[in-house]
Amino acid sequence: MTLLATRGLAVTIGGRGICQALDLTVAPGECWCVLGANGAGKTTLLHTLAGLHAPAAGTIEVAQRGLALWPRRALAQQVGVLPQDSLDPFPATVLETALIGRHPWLRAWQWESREDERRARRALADAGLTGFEGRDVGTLSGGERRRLAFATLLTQAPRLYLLDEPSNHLDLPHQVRLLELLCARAREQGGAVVMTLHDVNLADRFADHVLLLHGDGRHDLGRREAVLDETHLTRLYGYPVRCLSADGRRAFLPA
Ligand SMILES: Nc1ncnc2c1ncn2[C@@H]1O[C@H](COP(=O)(O)OP(=O)(O)OP(=O)(O)O)[C@@H](O)[C@H]1O
Repeated sequence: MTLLATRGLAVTIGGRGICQALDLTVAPGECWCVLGANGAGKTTLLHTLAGLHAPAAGTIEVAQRGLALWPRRALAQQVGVLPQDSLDPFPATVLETALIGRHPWLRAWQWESREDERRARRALADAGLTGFEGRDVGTLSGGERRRLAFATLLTQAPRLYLLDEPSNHLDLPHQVRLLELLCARAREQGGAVVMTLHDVNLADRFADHVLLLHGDGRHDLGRREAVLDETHLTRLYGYPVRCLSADGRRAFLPA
């Protein structure tokens, strides 16, 4: 069983190829990190996997069914996206915003149930937002808004989590806690995570598989131990990267 599979995937944007012949297979329980320099195409690829950007060639399957064949509501039960930034065009409370995560699970015109509200309140608590339920989203700090986006995704409870720069706006403890929570939740539910990251050390901590996008259509992918090293990272960023070890852990630093 695979949650996500691409075959011969090619992605272009603005006439530029950012990925070619990508064969990606994401199985339940896996956590994939996508790394690359600014503009390499990480967000564009994530949007393509979510069905928000059309591929130039190749196929994408979610749970062994062609992406385009999924009805939108059913697809939103399978796939949840944490965008790089959240827009709040309308006034809403924190609880109302978290409850948006239940929409894929409701029928047309159906109101959220007590169970839906319980799920949303629990997700808010998991994101450290207990006590914020009645606040207008427009009054939240950048990090609080990011935690609310995590809570909305946890309320949605999809099988495949596609996260674009999830550590944006978060302080160090919240980066670790929220990614631990989300990866654990995905694993418990037979799900998987694919996330773009700039922080190589977060990738080293959470990923079991890594996809490196070189920005010119080339890529490397594989298990973390095989792909996340000084040689690959120096080539990826065009800048020397060194690996230091201490207390049985390693850290990647720019030289
Ligand atoms: N609508 C568009 N038209 C033309 N080019 C675009 C468009 N959207 C994005 N691009 C370009 O496509 C490239 C890939 O953008 P993308 O946002 O996917 O990169 P990224 O790897 O996520 O970058 P970053 O690390 O800076 O967030 C960039 O060079 C960007 O300028």
